[in-house]
Amino acid sequence: MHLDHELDEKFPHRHTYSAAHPQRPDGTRRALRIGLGGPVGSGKTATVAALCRTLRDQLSLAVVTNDIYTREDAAYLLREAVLPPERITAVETGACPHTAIRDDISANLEAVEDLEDDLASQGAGPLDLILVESGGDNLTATFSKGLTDAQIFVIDVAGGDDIPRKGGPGVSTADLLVVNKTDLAPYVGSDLEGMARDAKEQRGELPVIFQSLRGEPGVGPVADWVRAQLADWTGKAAHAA
Ligand SMILES: Nc1nc2c(ncn2[C@@H]2O[C@H](COP(=O)(O)OP(=O)(O)OP(=O)(O)O)[C@@H](O)[C@H]2O)c(=O)[nH]1
Repeated sequence: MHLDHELDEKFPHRHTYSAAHPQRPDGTRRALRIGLGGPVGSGKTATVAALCRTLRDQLSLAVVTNDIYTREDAAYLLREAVLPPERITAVETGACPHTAIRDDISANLEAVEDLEDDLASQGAGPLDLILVESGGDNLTATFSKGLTDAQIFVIDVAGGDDIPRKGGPGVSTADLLVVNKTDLAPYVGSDLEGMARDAKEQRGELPVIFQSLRGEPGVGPVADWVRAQLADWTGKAAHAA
């Protein structure tokens, strides 16, 4: 989560209410935008789906997915009916996934703003939360602060228990690091305690959550983190009013 003064530095003025301010031009609060990034297959879509199922009865939320050449992730979320179809949008990046979330974020900004405007014009009221899922990428992929307010980096225990040690901007600077698929640790011989130690070394006080979507604790702790971000955001928007 970024501080008030940091909002002023956010890219860009091209879009009327990008991430520059917590309010829309009409004075209503815009949705909190949380990005989910991480290596291919680490469980980003599964985490987004689980978050939607957990939060959809309490919050008004929507999802933007990014795929390189397809709309597979959005198609999965639609098939699983985690949200009504009008709340799910796909961006086809057509290039390295990190380009669309970090360097040229215009397609994603448009998708986010269109979702907010369309849902508002359909009388669905203001959105609380938009989850932006990046395409699977390497350890350097991070979201532009002009696109998202906070970011979650999802890695998994099967991808190698040395990933937290290797660091990189996703692991070391994301607002939340999720180490997913802990249920697989015994099968792939991952050392969870070592991963926790390495993550702490890289991240200092930034939070890390170990997660398994195949059993306990499920997405609950990540959902709690998202709720806390939203509470913080809502307070900030009220302050700016
Ligand atoms: N065992 C286990 N499998 C999981 C868990 N979370 C996700 N998976 C599985 O891991 C595979 C990849 O998950 P996805 O959510 O598609 O991963 P992704 O990061 O969105 O993948 P890309 O979009 O291709 O980068 C799927 O088969 C999921 O069912 C988990 O906690 N435990």
